[in-house]
Amino acid sequence: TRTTRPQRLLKAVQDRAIRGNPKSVISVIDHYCRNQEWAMNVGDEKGFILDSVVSELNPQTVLELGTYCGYSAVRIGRLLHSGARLLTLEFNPDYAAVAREVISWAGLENTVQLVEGASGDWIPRLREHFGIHTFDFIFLDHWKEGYLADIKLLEECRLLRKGTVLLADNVVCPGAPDYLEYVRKSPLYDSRYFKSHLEYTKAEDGLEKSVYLG
Ligand SMILES: Cc1ccc(Cc2cc(O)c(O)c(C(=O)NC/C=C/[C@H]3O[C@@H](n4cnc5c(N)ncnc54)[C@H](O)[C@@H]3O)c2)cc1
Ligand SMILES: [Mg+2]
Repeated sequence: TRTTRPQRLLKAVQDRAIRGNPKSVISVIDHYCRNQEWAMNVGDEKGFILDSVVSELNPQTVLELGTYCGYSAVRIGRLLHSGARLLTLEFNPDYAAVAREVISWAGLENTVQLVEGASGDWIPRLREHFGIHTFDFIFLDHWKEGYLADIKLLEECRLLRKGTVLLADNVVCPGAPDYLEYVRKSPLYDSRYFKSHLEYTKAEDGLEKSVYLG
């Protein structure tokens, strides 16, 4: 049977990237998706904005919603200092299997932990299961209609603290209008839009950075 898009992306990583070198895993995926087969990774242009937010914050505890092939988990994980941890949630077992391989090929298996399952099921259990108190940084890149429910769930579960930064991909394309309205109107957040482009294309897209004021 035919391979899947994520499996073909993984093969490109295994064939072309240097093992243990996150930078080469990232550049191989970007080159492959730009020149051979598009995939919904945050990509190099929005990835540069993601890098600057993470580097400035230097977070110890990070949550990612929607691992897909692990591109942004590698992008974030490579910037974390020793002792810092990224938990990434992915409910599609096929994508999770590919992402584990990509994360391992980048040599980040001790920094990035992939948890298989739905954000709605796992968010209420992160404290008791992983001993997480609050998150410093959260990257939202899963189904866009799930962004709003999950930020509210994170509030309810008290997993945000004064200064927690949430960064949401695709707030223009495909778009997350209800999420945008919420973070921009709520007095709980200081929100700002970073204009960019949909990965590997000329279409407009952007990231919304929201700081929880607690
Ligand atoms: C019309 C149109 C189509 C596509 C695009 C292009 C485009 C560009 C982009 O950067 C995009 O991020 C997307 C996009 O749709 N992303 C959805 C990404 C989901 C991943 O997350 C997983 N997941 C989804 N819900 C959950 C959940 N609750 N708990 C755990 N994992 C979840 C899935 O299993 C996938 O691994 C699309 C632009 C416009
Ligand atoms: Mg995205």
